[in-house]
Amino acid sequence: MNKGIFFVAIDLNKPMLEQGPFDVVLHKLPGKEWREIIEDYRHKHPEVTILDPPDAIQHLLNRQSMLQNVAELNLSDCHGKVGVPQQLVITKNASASTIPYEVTKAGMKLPLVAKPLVVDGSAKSHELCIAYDELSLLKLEPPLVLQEFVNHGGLLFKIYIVGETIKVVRRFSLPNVGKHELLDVDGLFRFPRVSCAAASADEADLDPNIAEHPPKPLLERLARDLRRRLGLHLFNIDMIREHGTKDVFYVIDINYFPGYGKMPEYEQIFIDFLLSLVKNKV
Ligand SMILES: Nc1ncnc2c1ncn2[C@@H]1O[C@H](COP(=O)(O)OP(=O)(O)OP(=O)(O)O)[C@@H](O)[C@H]1O
Ligand SMILES: O=P(O)(O)O[C@H]1[C@H](OP(=O)(O)O)[C@@H](OP(=O)(O)O)[C@@H](O)[C@@H](O)[C@@H]1OP(=O)(O)O
Ligand SMILES: [Mg+2]
Ligand SMILES: [Mg+2]
Repeated sequence: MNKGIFFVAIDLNKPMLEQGPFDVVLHKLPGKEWREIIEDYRHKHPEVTILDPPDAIQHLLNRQSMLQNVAELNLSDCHGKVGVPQQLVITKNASASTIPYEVTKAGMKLPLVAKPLVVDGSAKSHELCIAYDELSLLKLEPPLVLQEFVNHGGLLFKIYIVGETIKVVRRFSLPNVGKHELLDVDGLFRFPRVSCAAASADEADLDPNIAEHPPKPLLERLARDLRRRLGLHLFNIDMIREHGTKDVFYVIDINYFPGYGKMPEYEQIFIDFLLSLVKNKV
């Protein structure tokens, strides 16, 4: 059914101010130049809803700042606990030879997941690896975030947020690492981009202790608080349940404007969201 929404592609070869009029601007281009164009437009057209403000998006493009808000949340009395794995930032100018010392000093336990510090939309910023032993830490290339690996039974919850709507999907993830693997495996294990490689686990016959969805009230609070703190409407959260627990969760990644095509009912949800933005303005 025609809902009266027209999608118009912004022409990057023409000044933004000569285009439109728009009710809502959706965007996901990286880079300073685009940020300045959007900020300028926002300034001159305060009546237009910009999804989302560039400085708020910027917060998610660094793996250190992206999880800061989660670490500061207080979700007590909320049917569970949500935290962030212990993590350490290795800055650009640090030498890899100092990483084992830094890791020991921070009291972090192996294995560690090494993630490029900046997420800039490139394939490289999604090239992650697991370091099983101290020697392998010497092969890492800063700038990085090192995160403790949390066993989660090989299953991940992707929590899609579109305004006030929450949709959870399950994906296969990395298997648990036990004492045996730690003794037997050494070196660095580079793994492929999970969002492209991992199959949906929604239809699979899974152990309910692992696959049961996180409690709804917990997700609602988490989504609401993060939406407010981050100042964003469109993002998803990768959340895992600590293996062997019922209600201890960790947020390991937050992505701005992810591929919503993989979210069930995305068309209806997105249309309703866009209409609600315009309705709230009148
Ligand atoms: N701390 C952790 N403990 C256990 N597994 C982890 C941890 N961090 C990441 N993983 C695994 O690695 C995968 C990729 O990590 P992450 O989501 O941080 O990378 P990404 O490149 O930002 O992914 P996306 O494509 O979702 O943006 C996760 O989906 C999960 O399977
Ligand atoms: O296209 P996909 O469906 O894989 O979407 C992925 C999206 O890629 P895009 O570049 O195509 O938007 C990624 O963006 P960049 O970090 O690379 O900017 C990131 O947000 C992933 O988390 C998304 O995967 P999802 O979390 O939804 O599984
Ligand atoms: Mg992820
Ligand atoms: Mg990500």
